[in-house]
Amino acid sequence: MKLNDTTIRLLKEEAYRAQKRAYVPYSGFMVGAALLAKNGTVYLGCNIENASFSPTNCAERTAFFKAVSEGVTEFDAIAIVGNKKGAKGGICAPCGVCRQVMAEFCDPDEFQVILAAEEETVIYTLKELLPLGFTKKDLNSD
Ligand SMILES: O=c1ccn([C@H]2C[C@H](O)[C@@H](CO)O2)c(=O)[nH]1
Ligand SMILES: [Zn+2]
Repeated sequence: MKLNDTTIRLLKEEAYRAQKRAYVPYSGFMVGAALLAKNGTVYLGCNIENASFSPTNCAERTAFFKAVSEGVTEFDAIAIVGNKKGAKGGICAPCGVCRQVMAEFCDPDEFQVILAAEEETVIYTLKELLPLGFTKKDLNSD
């Protein structure tokens, strides 16, 4: 799915809005995500850290789990921004766990991952970020 410039700009702005809510007392690394569902709804996510570290949830998965828990499971794109508190920083690519969650719900050739920073925006398909992903198709093959 080819995104138009207005949609890309809107998703980037929404990701920055979500980033402000990041709960990051341990790393200080603030991530925001804006997930565009096929029905047009945008789900925001931020990273949420924990004193016990491992329960930490990334911004991308927060957005996905919000959507899925509301019954929405079809998506076109996600915009992601991330940087250390008060710093400028460059693009922030999703971690492996989040790529795997994307692969559960999104078409690898169609789903667009927008990596945005103040002075840079690059877009990848999910397949480019997770080639040869393991998905439900593998479980179903005989
Ligand atoms: O794509 C990413 C990469 C990292 N984080 C979070 C997890 C943790 O709170 C902090 C540092 O790893 O950034 C995300 O939310 N998304
Ligand atoms: Zn992640």
